[in-house]
Amino acid sequence: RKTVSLKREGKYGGGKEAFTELAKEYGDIFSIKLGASQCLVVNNLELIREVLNQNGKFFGGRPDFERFHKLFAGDRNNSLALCDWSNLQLRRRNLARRHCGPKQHTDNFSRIGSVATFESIELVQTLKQISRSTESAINLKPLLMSTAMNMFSHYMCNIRFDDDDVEFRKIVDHFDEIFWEINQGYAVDFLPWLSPFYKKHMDKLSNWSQEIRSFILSRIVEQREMNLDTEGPEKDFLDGLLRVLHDDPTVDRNTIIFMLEDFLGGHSSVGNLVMLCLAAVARDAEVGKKIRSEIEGVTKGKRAISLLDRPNLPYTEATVLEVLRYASSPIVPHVATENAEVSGFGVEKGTVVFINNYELNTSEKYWNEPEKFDPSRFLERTKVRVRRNSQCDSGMESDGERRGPIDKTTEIEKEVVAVKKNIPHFLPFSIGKRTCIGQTLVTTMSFVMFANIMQEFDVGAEHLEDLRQKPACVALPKDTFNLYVVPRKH
Ligand code: HEM
Repeated sequence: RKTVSLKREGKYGGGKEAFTELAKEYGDIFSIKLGASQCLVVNNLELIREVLNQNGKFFGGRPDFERFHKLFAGDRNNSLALCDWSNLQLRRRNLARRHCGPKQHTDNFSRIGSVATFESIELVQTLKQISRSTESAINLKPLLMSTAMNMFSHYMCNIRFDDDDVEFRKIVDHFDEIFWEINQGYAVDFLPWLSPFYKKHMDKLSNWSQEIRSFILSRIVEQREMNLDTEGPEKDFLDGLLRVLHDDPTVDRNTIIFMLEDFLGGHSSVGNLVMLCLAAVARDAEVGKKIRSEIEGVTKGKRAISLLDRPNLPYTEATVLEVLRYASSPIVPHVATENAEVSGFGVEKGTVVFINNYELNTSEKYWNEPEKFDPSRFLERTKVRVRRNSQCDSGMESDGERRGPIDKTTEIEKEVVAVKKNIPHFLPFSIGKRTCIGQTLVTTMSFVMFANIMQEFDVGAEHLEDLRQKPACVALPKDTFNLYVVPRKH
């Protein structure tokens, strides 16, 4: 296995881009030393699966990202994504999965859909109002971010906030700034001796997170705690969390508050993802045309789009997946908790193992023309059996009376276009014991928001070059490009 020196390569401090470049150069698996950490970078499907399948036993740890400690009151176990594997983590994941990763056809899944449509309708109305007062391109991102936050708080805590609530907007901005930060993958994350140079910056992050926490406590949690109903079915995720706190004296209140904060914070990924989808449409008019004609065929422009429409809008769903493909991270970090092996190579306990999803998603080994933005790569034609009701004339009955038409149900085979399920090399949310718990929320809510905007507006931009998607990053800076959002006539 090759050992690569970032210093020699001149790639120190280059963040995530360094990993994507190195993978192209050094192939399937190589080692690097980052500060005191020995790291292994894994860039090939078989090896990635080998690591993730051993997640439970050997690779369930996370590196110690000092830079983020302050955000979690100094205790990394308070973070769901950055903590090591433990029984507490297993319990937290199970509780979160029930609410935030529900299976299709459950009540929680359909509630995600109805909340997402409700909030999308609110957004469409706001955008229509704005477009009546200006013909210029608008700063759309903050509106998407507050819509996403309302989707999350409405679904998880049965509470939503007005757009003119200044405190709410400030918190949504803070979340967005932090989301941008954690997506950068700075050298300081592995080289703590660089921290003094980042002090001002870290203090800013810490202040933002304290303001977020006091908002969540005062505007969401405390009211519910006063009226907590411990009987009957759980109303929502917040109910589930507070009941654990009520019933189990070993659970710390901070654990619960940080968990809620982590999950509410997930809204930033949805807002950013939808913004990237709209940028893709503004870049490529053909993509927009296909989405609109698909939507028009389903709703005829007469109603809002719901989650139930998703199977009939495969190209629209595929556009979200195509954006995700290009946005996947090259540095999903795991840590070997025991001495282990990958592909016969020894991996010492404590080694950081980076799963390079970006390489997986952009390699010619797995995709045709990977550089091209082409949602149709996620589509396939499949045959389905459908029941068809047809009326047919019963003709003359034996008693000589004519009874008129009767209903007959027949089954026919029909060819439909659908989104490909389970592409083995497409793992944007990873697999295994530490797989993303928010994937259902992301894929459902971003689809509903994106589709409803597309149904109601033409989207464009003045400077197309501003819209180029930065590789391997789902985050956009808080202040980013403006877009034209022009109401469509149905
Ligand atoms: C574009 C959106 C998102 C993408 C691409 C994404 C992707 C990922 C990936 C690749 C991992 C690491 C899995 C591993 O270590 O093998 C992860 C972990 C995680 N994600 Fe997401 N995620 C997204 C949004 C969300 C949202 C909205 C939430 C919550 C509401 C969420 C919650 C989590 C949590 C809690 C973990 C840590 C799980 C653990 O370590 O046990 N994610 N995500």
